[in-house]
Amino acid sequence: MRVGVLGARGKVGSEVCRAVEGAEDLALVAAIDQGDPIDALVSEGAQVVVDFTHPDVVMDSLEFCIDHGIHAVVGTTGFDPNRLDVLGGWLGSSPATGVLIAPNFSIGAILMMRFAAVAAPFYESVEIVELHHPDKADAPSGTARRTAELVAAARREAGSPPVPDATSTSLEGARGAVVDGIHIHGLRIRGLVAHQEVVLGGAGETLTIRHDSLDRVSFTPGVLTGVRQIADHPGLTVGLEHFLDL
Ligand SMILES: NC(=O)C1=CN([C@@H]2O[C@H](COP(=O)(O)OP(=O)(O)OC[C@H]3O[C@@H](n4cnc5c(N)ncnc54)[C@H](OP(=O)(O)O)[C@@H]3O)[C@@H](O)[C@H]2O)C=CC1
Ligand SMILES: O=C(O)C1=N[C@H](C(=O)O)C[C@H](O)C1
Repeated sequence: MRVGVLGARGKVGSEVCRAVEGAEDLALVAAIDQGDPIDALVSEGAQVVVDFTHPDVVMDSLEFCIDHGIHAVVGTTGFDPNRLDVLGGWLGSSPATGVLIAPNFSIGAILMMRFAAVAAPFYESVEIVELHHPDKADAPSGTARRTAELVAAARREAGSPPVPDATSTSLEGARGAVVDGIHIHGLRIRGLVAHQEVVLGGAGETLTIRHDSLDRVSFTPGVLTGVRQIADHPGLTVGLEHFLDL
């Protein structure tokens, strides 16, 4: 499989390049970063592209890849329902092409999201705290947004009432951002990589589900799983869990 990487000199992209180069069944044919021509993906015959760039540029890159029938495995964040709709439209004109949008590629984070969704209907309260390095562009994190969506969906399905909150006066931001009725709080701390807690509470007890990515190598096995499977999953997939036996 011939692989191109966008964001190849970035914190995660550089780890992905190392992982692709270390895999016997994969060849790194284009390592592209800011200022490099994206056409190299075509001239070097990339079959799959991995994107770890920036929310501001990822849509243009994906339009190029889909137009050229190159499958994409995307870690870059910033995907709201509107962007996913646009991608779905582009993929409609290139039905054999696959795009995987994965808010988090680490297996621990995927399990954390699943565990949170399982637990959420059993508790009155649930809130999310995401903690990241201060160079991160987006808040809340893509993982936190996705966790909130999954938790909210699980509660809706179970007929759970809205989470309780008597706050009637507050400074703006004091209760965090709200996604699908779930509060998300973001910390940006030098020294951290990527961390999240889902805090649930009911009568006389709390449950905290925490995941820590201590090193960006935590993302690369999931990225390689995506690269190896994306050609068999045409269309749009959101979440690596759909490629795992979960
Ligand atoms: N899904 C997941 O599991 C994970 C997702 N992420 C997400 O991935 C993204 C990147 O994170 P991270 O590696 O920490 O960020 P970095 O800033 O370290 O890396 C991004 C790289 O992309 C480059 N870049 C910017 N624009 C382009 C472009 N048009 N074409 C090619 N390269 C470009 C940047 O160059 P320059 O610095 O010069 O702008 C930089 O080298 C973020 O959205 C982050 O949230 C991160 C970790 C895990
Ligand atoms: O920017 C990061 O670092 C990360 N971004 C992703 C996110 O926004 O969820 C994944 C992980 O949290 C690291």
